[in-house]
Amino acid sequence: MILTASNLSCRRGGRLIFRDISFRVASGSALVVTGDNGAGKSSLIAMIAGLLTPAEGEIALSGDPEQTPGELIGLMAHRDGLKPSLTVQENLSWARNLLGASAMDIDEALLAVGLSHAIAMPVEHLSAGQRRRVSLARLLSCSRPIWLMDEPAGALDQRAIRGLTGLMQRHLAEGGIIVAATHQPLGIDDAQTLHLAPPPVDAGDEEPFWEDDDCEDELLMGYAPARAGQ
Ligand SMILES: Nc1ncnc2c1ncn2[C@@H]1O[C@H](COP(=O)(O)OP(=O)(O)OP(=O)(O)O)[C@@H](O)[C@H]1O
Repeated sequence: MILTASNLSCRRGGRLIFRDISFRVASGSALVVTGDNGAGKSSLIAMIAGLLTPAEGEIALSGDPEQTPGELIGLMAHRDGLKPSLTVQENLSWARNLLGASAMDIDEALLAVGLSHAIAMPVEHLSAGQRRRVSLARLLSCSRPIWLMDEPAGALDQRAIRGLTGLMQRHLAEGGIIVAATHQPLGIDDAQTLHLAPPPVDAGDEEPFWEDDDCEDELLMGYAPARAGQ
């Protein structure tokens, strides 16, 4: 299976976010997407998932013509889509029924993400990092060869990030494809990288405050503790 993007451009709210992006990711390999806030990483993930239409260019998936992209893609998005009032097990069972079950069952997936103890807890009682782990367990326990991951390490502690890396490597070793948008290194061996350049500044836009040379002084002045006698 090969995921190919050719000359993609993205427009949102009438603004050009990125343009002329091309890549090719084959089974067993990963693409790591980086870039500043607002560079378009989540937008690119949404485009590959079929949730956003490119302004220009196209995305193609070669492989089994019997399977649609919707049947092949597993999405770990910013919004996790977990049902807060359902337990971890109920959320994962629901996803497996909807998306198809992988060879890894729910117990194994929760063990892999270090969350076995939380299987019967409602998701609304979990911490942000624990919810992230449930999202990862959902990818593991559903049968989706293409993982699209938006900030997969967000809210995870260092040990959990190492675990995440191991699970991503295993998915690649089993012939999966991964596209991951991230602000922090994921440690994936031999991953291609794609850095999205900052969006062009439209005429009339103000420069970001941190590019103003006087800004540091102003911040220091604003936050410096008042001294006695001043
Ligand atoms: N629904 C929308 N309507 C208009 N503009 C949008 C919409 N969604 C996102 N944008 C804009 O598109 C740009 C890219 O957003 P996106 O979330 O893809 O960036 P990102 O690289 O993932 O950022 P971050 O690192 O902060 O997560 C931003 O300027 C954002 O304001």
